[in-house]
Amino acid sequence: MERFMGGGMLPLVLTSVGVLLLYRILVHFRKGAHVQGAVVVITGASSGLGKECARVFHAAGARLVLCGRDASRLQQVVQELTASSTDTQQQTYTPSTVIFDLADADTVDRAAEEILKCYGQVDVLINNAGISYRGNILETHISVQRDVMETNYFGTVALTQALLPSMVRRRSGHIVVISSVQGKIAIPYRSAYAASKHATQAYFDCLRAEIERYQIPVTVISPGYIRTNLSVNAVTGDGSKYGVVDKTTASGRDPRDVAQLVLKAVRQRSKDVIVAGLVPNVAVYLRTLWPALFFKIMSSRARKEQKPKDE
Ligand SMILES: NC(=O)C1=CN([C@@H]2O[C@H](COP(=O)(O)OP(=O)(O)OC[C@H]3O[C@@H](n4cnc5c(N)ncnc54)[C@H](OP(=O)(O)O)[C@@H]3O)[C@@H](O)[C@H]2O)C=CC1
Ligand SMILES: CCCCCCCCCCCCCCCC(=O)OCC(=O)COP(=O)(O)O
Repeated sequence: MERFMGGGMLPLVLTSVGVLLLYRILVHFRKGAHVQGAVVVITGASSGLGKECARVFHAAGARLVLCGRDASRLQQVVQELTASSTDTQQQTYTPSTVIFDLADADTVDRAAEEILKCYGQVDVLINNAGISYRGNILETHISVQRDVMETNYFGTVALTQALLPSMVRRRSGHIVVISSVQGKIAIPYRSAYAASKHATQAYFDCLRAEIERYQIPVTVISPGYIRTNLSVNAVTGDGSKYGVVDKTTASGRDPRDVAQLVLKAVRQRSKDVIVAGLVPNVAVYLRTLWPALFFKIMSSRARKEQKPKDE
């Protein structure tokens, strides 16, 4: 045993650590994709993470197509970006905008055509737009479950599929989706949202495997809480707006930092990135490695969160 540990194991362990380190160094210095001049489409660019992605990609010299439902809010973002252009050395471009509702299936194909007309191609599609939900399944109307799915899942899938053929023809492009830690684990009172993000994760994992042969990478980014309007804009079980800034959201990450990580993931053509702290990361592993314990913790959370409403 001693001979085995001393003579055989140590060189093996050292070699493995060395290979791993070398791999990490190579990945770190791998030539990143160019963003300067690239046509980058961002959905949900009127606020929160989408708006910060717009800032970061604009400053990096991307030719942006910003999407959202509210023309005036998007125009405001365009104005802010153009005003900031003087601060940068990089050549920057005035962003274009395309207005459409992801939940309206009839308009998504038309929007994709409009997007393609802006520059004749799409180099990076960042599927960021999304809506969250707060509610108890027993009191949630089935139409709410469908509505959240329409925006977060079917809208995103429809836009991706409408833009994909032009990427495949060029054997070039990059598809990014902003999912959530809740695409990997499901927490109580988020059924519609977590289900839509799990579906998103599955769809884009399939897509990655299917389009790798066309040199089109797929990046799924799964953030933890970010300081945005997500909770304010969340929908409740009866379809009304939740309208509250949750503590978890208020103490979340700065969207500017998350946007920088999105840029890094695009440059490195990363496949799957979790942007969250230790606890959500451990929770993701626990769900796979020790599901019984994970389910116990979730049940206890559900009981605690429900208590004040029941009393
Ligand atoms: N904030 C967080 O804690 C986290 C957020 N995320 C994800 O990040 C993404 C961005 O959300 P965030 O910035 O936080 O939230 P915000 O509510 O600030 O932004 C959401 C964006 O999505 C757009 N949007 C919503 N519904 C639709 C629709 N039907 N059609 C078109 N656009 C729509 C909104 O545009 P408008 O209303 O102007 O049309 C808005 O620009 C989402 O996918 C979210 O799930 C992931 C993990 C954590
Ligand atoms: C170190 C010991 C760890 C033990 C792990 C126990 C499991 C603890 C559960 C942790 C749950 C984390 C949930 C994270 C949820 C999240 O970050 O969601 C991101 C969002 O999409 C936010 O959307 P929301 O609408 O819910 O605000």
